Amino acid sequence: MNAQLRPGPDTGARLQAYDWVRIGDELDAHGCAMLEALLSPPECAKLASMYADDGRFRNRVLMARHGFGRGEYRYFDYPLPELVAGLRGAVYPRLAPIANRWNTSMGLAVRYPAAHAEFIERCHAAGQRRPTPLLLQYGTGDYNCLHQDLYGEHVFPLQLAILLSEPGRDFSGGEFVLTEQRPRMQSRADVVPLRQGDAVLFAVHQRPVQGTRGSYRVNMRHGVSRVRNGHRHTLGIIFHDAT
Ligand SMILES: O=C(O)CCC(=O)C(=O)O
Ligand SMILES: [Fe+2]
Repeated sequence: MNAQLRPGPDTGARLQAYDWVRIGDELDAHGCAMLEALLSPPECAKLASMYADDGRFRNRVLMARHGFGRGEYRYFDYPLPELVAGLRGAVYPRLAPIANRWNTSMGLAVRYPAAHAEFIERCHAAGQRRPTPLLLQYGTGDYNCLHQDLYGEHVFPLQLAILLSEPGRDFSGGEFVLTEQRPRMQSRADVVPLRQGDAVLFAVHQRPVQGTRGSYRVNMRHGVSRVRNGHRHTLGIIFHDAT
């Protein structure tokens, strides 16, 4: 396996502690599922402190310049930090069967291989070679507009975000928001009550919903409400690479 993608020592074991049947059911029902306490407070602090380490990133995006909101983020460069690479490689195989099931329901022909390294080879062969795991940093007044993290033809339909700061202590406001747009219906919002170290798995773009006459596709977006006070950091793990 590519050294950049090798799972870290304990990421696989850590994921075993979660009930993946429940997670699959929640993803099917709501398009999102929480993994509480995926990272410890020291791991969160260490990841958040990496934000200032220029050598680890391939770029820096000031969200206001692009109309994405207010705040900033940086995409990691390869090789990813061990914990980030470990999570990306270990979470993916849990999600690939769900992604395949979703595509079957939505009538989409794409199927995802069992191992992340194989999916990344597909991305790289199509010119999507730039890593997409990112750190986001928000201060007072910052927010992240509703969006979808699509970076090319190849899209893995689920992604992971981990809150690295503690609400109530480090910041207030700044809720993780998901919206769902069903055909011919008004949009619905969901707020995920993350604490420091909690992760949320969610649909990147579309997900199937079972209706009375078969399943239909709904369009999902995610974002962050305005940070009322303080500082908030997030780690985002997207499974496809970017052009
Ligand atoms: O800061 C957040 O919670 C949202 C992060 C995000 O947009 C992402 O991980 O793709
Ligand atoms: Fe995002």
